[in-house]
Amino acid sequence: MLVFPNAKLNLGLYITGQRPDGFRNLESVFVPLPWCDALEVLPAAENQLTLSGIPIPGELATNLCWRAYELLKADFGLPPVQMHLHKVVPIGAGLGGGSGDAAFALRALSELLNLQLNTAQLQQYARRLGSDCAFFIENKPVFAHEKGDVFEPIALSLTGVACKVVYPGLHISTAEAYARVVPRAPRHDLRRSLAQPPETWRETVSNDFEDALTPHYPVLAEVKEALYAAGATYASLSGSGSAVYGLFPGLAQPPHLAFPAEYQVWDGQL
Ligand SMILES: C[C@](O)(CO)[C@H](O)COP(=O)(O)OP(=O)(O)OC[C@H]1O[C@@H](n2ccc(N)nc2=O)[C@H](O)[C@@H]1O
Ligand SMILES: Nc1ncnc2c1ncn2[C@@H]1O[C@H](COP(=O)(O)OP(=O)(O)OP(=O)(O)O)[C@@H](O)[C@H]1O
Repeated sequence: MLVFPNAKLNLGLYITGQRPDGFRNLESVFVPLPWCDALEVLPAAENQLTLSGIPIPGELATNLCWRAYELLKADFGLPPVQMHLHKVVPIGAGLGGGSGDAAFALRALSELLNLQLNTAQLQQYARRLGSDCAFFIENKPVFAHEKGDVFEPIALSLTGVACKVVYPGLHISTAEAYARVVPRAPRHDLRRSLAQPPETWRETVSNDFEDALTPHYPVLAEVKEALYAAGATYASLSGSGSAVYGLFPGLAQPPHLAFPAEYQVWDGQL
């Protein structure tokens, strides 16, 4: 079975409080971003995970695809599988690339091995692999709260909106990014703000990681300014960065922008 785990963007992100479990509560709107890895899962005589594309730090056994397999194996005694992951989505980018791989691996294993897991069960397994993972089970726009893994539906369609995502070659660890933010009350209700025209979002939709990270990584502000200068209606850091995106509603494709060769840029429609 061949699947294409996509990334996500955060439209607004407020870090609202410290939790007793050491994590933070947050409020954010997640939308799928069709920048994809490729993951193949096949029945096999022996377990095997192979990788290609962007190198992934860490041992194979810590790869989120493999951890997804081990999680299900503990409950269902799975037969051996062979997995191949071709990594395309930048890592440490705030795009949830690893989380998407984990969720798509859970879904693919459930289907391939006929585990008959429903959405709620798959989300429960996904939560155990990371805060962002559960979003990718349904993979549709949601208002997320608590650890970012409890969802409310949101009537927001950005389908067809032109988008540019710029990864300035900077791996920002999620834990490091959270450690730099002091939680505070949300400035706006994102559900209301995002119901207004995108032209208003610049004033009302913000990401708390930006204020905390920009003094340490000025390139984040430079990329955002370049996107606004090129006509973006809205631009922001995604998640804990370092990817910055711009939305260009009304255009078929975002305008061309010249960035240094080490940056990775995705142009397309949401
Ligand atoms: C920044 C976001 O991408 C926004 O969507 C996510 O909150 C990050 O989710 P993630 O990468 O799946 O993160 P996890 O693997 O669950 O956690 C990594 C680290 O981030 C911090 N963390 C994460 C989520 C959260 N709600 N509070 C936290 O404090 C913790 O230090 C944790 O050890
Ligand atoms: N399939 C995978 N893809 C990417 N990273 C993985 C994967 N499996 C395990 N990891 C580990 O997760 C770390 C990346 O996590 P990190 O949270 O920083 O970034 P991310 O998954 O790209 O997205 P986000 O920043 O949005 O959470 C990597 O350094 C790597 O050790």
